[in-house]
Order: sequence, then structure tokens, then C-alpha cells
Amino acid sequence: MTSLIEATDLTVSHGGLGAPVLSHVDFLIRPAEIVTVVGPNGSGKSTLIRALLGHVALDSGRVERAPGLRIGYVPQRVHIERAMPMTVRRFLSLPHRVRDDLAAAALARTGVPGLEQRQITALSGGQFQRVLLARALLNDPQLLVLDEPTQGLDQPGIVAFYKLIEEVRAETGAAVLMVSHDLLVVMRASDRVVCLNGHVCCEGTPQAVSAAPAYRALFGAESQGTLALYRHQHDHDHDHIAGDHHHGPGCTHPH
Ligand SMILES: Nc1ncnc2c1ncn2[C@@H]1O[C@H](COP(=O)(O)OP(=O)(O)OP(=O)(O)O)[C@@H](O)[C@H]1O
Repeated sequence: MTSLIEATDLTVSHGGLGAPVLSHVDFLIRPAEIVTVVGPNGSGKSTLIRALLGHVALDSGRVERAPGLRIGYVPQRVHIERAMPMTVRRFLSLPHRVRDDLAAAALARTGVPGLEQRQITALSGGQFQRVLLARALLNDPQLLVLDEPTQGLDQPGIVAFYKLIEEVRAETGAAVLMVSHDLLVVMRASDRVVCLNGHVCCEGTPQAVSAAPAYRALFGAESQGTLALYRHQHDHDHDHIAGDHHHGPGCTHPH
């Protein structure tokens, strides 16, 4: 198996009730790739991540993970109980105890050195996100999975966080799988983008996806920003795009 995780023909309907949240989704991530899943609210992004991690029951299809795959997971922060009284140091030792020097190194690596004795509840949003990333890195992951990692951060905080992710990838060689709403920033940082709306609408390089009609239909005015970003860079390939693509204004590429 050359991929880290490979899902084939996934269909998931929570509790088997009602229409499926995911229908016939194929997905894979290879070593050292940065793949981002985008899609509107309720389009099944978190469900896909949780299915890939083996946290939800599948109606059909299958998920294969490379044997012994080490995953560092940063869940959506809304799912973490921040009201719990706990120091950063203690939090880093959940669920597995870690040595002091490794905890200190992970905090330093994510740009928040020396926070060990702070209460989790006393951290800013940006600090908390970096502590979550530090905790995920302690497992020496081959794959980092980040679900909406920049929720609640301001624009400079968002840009700084993605820069950190790219540095971590460059240093560790870990692949990165992200769910995000920060279309412009995240697409710049990704090798591949998967646009989801219950099924895979389109996927490919950021350039190709930003030009795909399905992506533009889903994101409307917001997609114009990404289009503008890539309008003058036509070194893309369209191999992964289902269907035709549209040419942006001023586009001169030949097909
Ligand atoms: N545990 C659950 N039980 C029942 N329904 C669920 C469960 N988790 C998610 N859903 C439903 O599945 C659908 C997809 O949810 P999911 O969280 O995967 O979407 P999302 O794309 O991540 O959304 P968002 O951008 O709002 O985070 C939603 O309609 C949601 O209400």
C-alpha cells in the first residue's frame, strides 16, 4: 500500500437514518502530501475525517490504513472541554504520559515555549491551537489530521498557523490532512484539494479546483477570490477534475 489511508466507495448515514451524509466517496492520502477538504457547512467534512480515523460506522465501502500508521489528530476545538481545570503539562500527557523534555520541545516547536504550568482555560485561541498541535506532534505522526484548526483565529493568526504547519511538514515529512473554511490561505498551502458536498464534487491541485465549475457553484462569490489568486498561474493539470473547466477572464492557456 503506497497511500497512508485509502477509502473506497464510502457511504455513511449517521445511525443509518435518513439520507447518507457521505455517498460513494473515494479518498486517499499519500506520504508527505498536504490535502485539504473544503465544503459548505454540513457537507460531511468532519464525518469523512472521522470515518478515515475509524471513529464512525460505515454503511458500505472500506477504509484501509497503512499498518502501524501513527496519526496526530487535532479535533475541532469546540469538541474539547476547555472549562476543565487542567495545566498544559497535564493536557500533553493525555492519553499517554510523556517525558518533560519531550513536552517542552513540542511546545517550543509550535511557538509556545514555557506554557507548561498555565491553565488550559487561560490560553488565548491561538495559544490553545498551538498546544493542540504540540500534543498531536508528540506521537511522532506520519499523518497529521486537523479539523478546522484555525477556527476563531484572526487573519494574522490563521496565516501564522498554516506557515507553522508547512514548516512541520518540511521538517518531519508528515502528511497533513485538513478540513478548513479558510479557502484562500489553505488552498495556497495545499498540494491537493478535495471539494466535498456529500460526495466528491471535484478534486485536484488548488489551481484546478479553484477553476472547476462545481467548486465555483458551491462557494459563489468567495470562489472569485481563489480564482483571482490563480488566474495568472497556468502550470496546472486538470487530470483529477471530473467534467469540463471554465476559463477565467484574461486566461490565455491553450485548452
Ligand atoms: N454523530 C452524529 N449523529 C447524527 N448526525 C450527525 C452526527 N455527526 C454529524 N451529523 C450530521 O451529518 C451531517 C454532516 O456533518 P459534518 O459535521 O460531517 O459536516 P461538516 O461538513 O464537517 O460541517 P461543518 O462545516 O458545519 O463543521 C450534518 O447534517 C450533521 O448534522
